[in-house]
Amino acid sequence: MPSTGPRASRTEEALTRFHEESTLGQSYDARNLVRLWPFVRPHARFLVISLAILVVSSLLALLRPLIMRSALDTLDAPDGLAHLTRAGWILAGTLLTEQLLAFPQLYTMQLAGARAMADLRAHIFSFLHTRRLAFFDRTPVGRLVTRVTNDTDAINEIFASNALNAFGDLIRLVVIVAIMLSMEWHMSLIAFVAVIPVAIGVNWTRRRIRDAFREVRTKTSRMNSYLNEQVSGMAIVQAYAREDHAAAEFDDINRAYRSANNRSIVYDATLDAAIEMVSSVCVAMALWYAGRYAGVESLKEVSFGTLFAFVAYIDMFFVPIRDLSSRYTLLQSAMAGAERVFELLDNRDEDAASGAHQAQDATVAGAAEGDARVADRSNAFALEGVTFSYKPGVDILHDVSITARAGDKVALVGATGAGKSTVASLLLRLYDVHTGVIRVFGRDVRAYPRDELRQQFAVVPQDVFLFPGTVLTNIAAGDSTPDRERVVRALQRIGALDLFERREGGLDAPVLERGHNFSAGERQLIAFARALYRDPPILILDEATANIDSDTEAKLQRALEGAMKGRTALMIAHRLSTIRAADRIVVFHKGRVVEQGTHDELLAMGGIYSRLYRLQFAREAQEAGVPSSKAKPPAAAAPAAAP
Ligand SMILES: Nc1ncnc2c1ncn2[C@@H]1O[C@H](COP(=O)(O)OP(=O)(O)OP(=O)(O)O)[C@@H](O)[C@H]1O
Repeated sequence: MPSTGPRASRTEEALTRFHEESTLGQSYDARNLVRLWPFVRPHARFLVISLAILVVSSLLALLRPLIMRSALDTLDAPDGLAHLTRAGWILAGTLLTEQLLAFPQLYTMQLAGARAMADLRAHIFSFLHTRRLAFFDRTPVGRLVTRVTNDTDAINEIFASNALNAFGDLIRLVVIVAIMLSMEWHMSLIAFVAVIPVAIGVNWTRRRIRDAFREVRTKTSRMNSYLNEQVSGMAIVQAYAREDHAAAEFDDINRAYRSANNRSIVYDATLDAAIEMVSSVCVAMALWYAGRYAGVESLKEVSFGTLFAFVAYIDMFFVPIRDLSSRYTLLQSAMAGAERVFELLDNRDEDAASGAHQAQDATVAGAAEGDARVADRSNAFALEGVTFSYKPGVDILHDVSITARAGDKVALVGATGAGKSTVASLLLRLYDVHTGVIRVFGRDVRAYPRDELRQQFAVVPQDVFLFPGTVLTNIAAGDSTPDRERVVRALQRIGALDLFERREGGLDAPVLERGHNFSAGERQLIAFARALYRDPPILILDEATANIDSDTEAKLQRALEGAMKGRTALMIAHRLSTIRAADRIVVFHKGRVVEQGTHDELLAMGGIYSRLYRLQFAREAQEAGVPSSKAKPPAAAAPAAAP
C-alpha cells in the first residue's frame, strides 16, 4: 500500500517519537562488548577450548598448498608417482582432521554464547522487576521485548556465526604473508599492493553498514512495539473498523524496516563482490607475471608447484580479509545490540531495590529507624502533605493529608481524574512522592523492604489482570504452592464458590491470556478472592464492584463487610453501596482533599460531597429504597477530620 504523503510523514514522526530512543551514542563503543564479560566469564572454558581448536585447524588449512606444491614439483622425479600418492594421503588426513575439529570448535563456541545470553536475558528480566511504574509508563512494551529477544540475539551472533574466528583469520593472514614472501616476494608484492584498495573499500562500507545496522535495530524495536499495541488492542481496532488505518501505519513501519535492511544488504554484497574481483585480478596478475618473467636470469624461476601454491595462497589471502570485514559487521551488529541492552540496564533513575535509590532509602532508613521505634500498629496509613506528579510540572496531588487508624474504612470520592487511584499507587510505593511523607503502620514507605511493604496490602484494582493459568493459581497469585483449601474459603467468603465450581474444570478451569475467557465481573470476583487469600492488614478496593450486577454486589457487600472486619480498608468509590460501608469519606477535587467526614457530616456541610450526592447517589439510594438522609448510618468509630 503506497504511503500517502503528509499523513505518512506525520505518522512516521509520531511513531518515531514514541518508539525510538534518541539517546544512543553516535559512535560504537567496544566497551559495551567488554561489559558483556561478566556474563561470558562463567562459560569462558568453552571459549578457550574453541579458540585453541581454531588455531590448530587454521594452521592445518595453510598446509594444504605446501603439500600440493611438493607433490607437483617432484612429479618428474623417479619416485614422483609414489610421492604424489603419499601427498594425497597426507592431504586427505589434514582435510579429515580439519573437518573433525570443526564440530567441537563450533559446538563449544555456541555453547558459551547460548549460556552467556541466557544469563543476560535472565538478568534483564529480573532488572525489569526492579523498575518503578513510571519507567513502564514511558517505555513501550515492544521496546523492552526487543531488548530481551532481538538485541541479545544480535549479541549471540558473535558466537553463533563464529565472529571470534576473526582471531583465526588474523593468524592465517600473518602466516600466509610469511609463506608468500618466502616463496616469491615479487609476486607477493602484487597481492599486497591490492590490499590498499581493499582496505579503503572495507573502511568505506564498514561505516555505512554500521549505520544501517543501527537503523535495522531501531526499526525492529519499533515494529515490535507497534505489533504489541495493535494485537493487544485488536478488539478496539476491529470494533472501530481501524483495520485499514492500522494496515497503513504498519505499512509505513514495515517499509522503513525493509529499506534499513536493504541498505545493509547492498553494502554487504558490494563489499563481497569487490573483494572477489580484486582477488581474481591479483591471481591473473600473478599468472601474467610468472609467464612473463619465469626463467629470466635476474629472477628466480617459478616452478609449477610454486605457482599453484601461490595462486592458492592469493585466494586464501583474501578470504580472511573478506571474513574479517563480515565478522566486523557482525561485531558491529552485536555492539549495537550491547549498546541498547546496556542503555536499558544503565537506567537507574527510579529504582526501588538497588542503585541510586538505595542511597535515598538508606537516608530515609536512618530516620525510619526512629520511626520504627515509635511505630504503633494502631495507625494503619497516613499521607502527610503529599504533593505528586507523574510528569514534571503537572501536579496531580496537592498537599494531600489523609490518616487511617487501624480498622478504619476510608472511602475516597471525587470526579473522574481527581487523583483517587493515584493515592492507592503511592501507598504501594509504585511511584515515589516528591513532597511529603507516606507512612504505613507508622513507618515511611521508603524505609520498607519492598516485599514487606507489599505484604501489608491487597489490592482489588479497577482493571483486574489475570495471568495465564487456572482460577486456582490466579487466586493464589504469588504463592508457588497454592493452598486449595484457602482458595475455597476465600471464594466462600465472597459467596462466589458456586459460580466458579459450576464452570467446566471448576477451580482448575484454564485462564487464558489476560483472562479474556472470563467476564469483567468474574475477573473482579477472582480479584476479591485473591485479596482475601492474601489476608493482609490493609485492603485497597479501587471501584471494586463496578462490574458486578446489583444482586451479586449486594451479596458481595455483605460478605465484604464481614471480610473487612478487623482490617483497614481504602475504598475508591463511585457507588453509594461502597460509600455506605465506610466510616469516613474523603472528598477529592482536582487533586486536593476538600472535605473529610462521615456521610451525615458531609451532607450537613452542604459542599462538594452533598452536591455529588444529590447528582449521583440520591437516585441510587432511591432505587435501593434507602432514605437519602439515612443512606449511611453515622460512623461510630472515626471522628471527622477537618480537611
Ligand atoms: N501513569 C500515569 N501517567 C501520567 N498521568 C497519569 C497516570 N495515571 C494517572 N494519570 C493522570 O493523573 C490524574 C489522576 O488519575 P487517577 O487515576 O488518580 O484519577 P481517579 O480519581 O482515580 O480517576 P477515576 O475515578 O477515573 O479512576 C489523571 O489526570 C490522569 O490522567
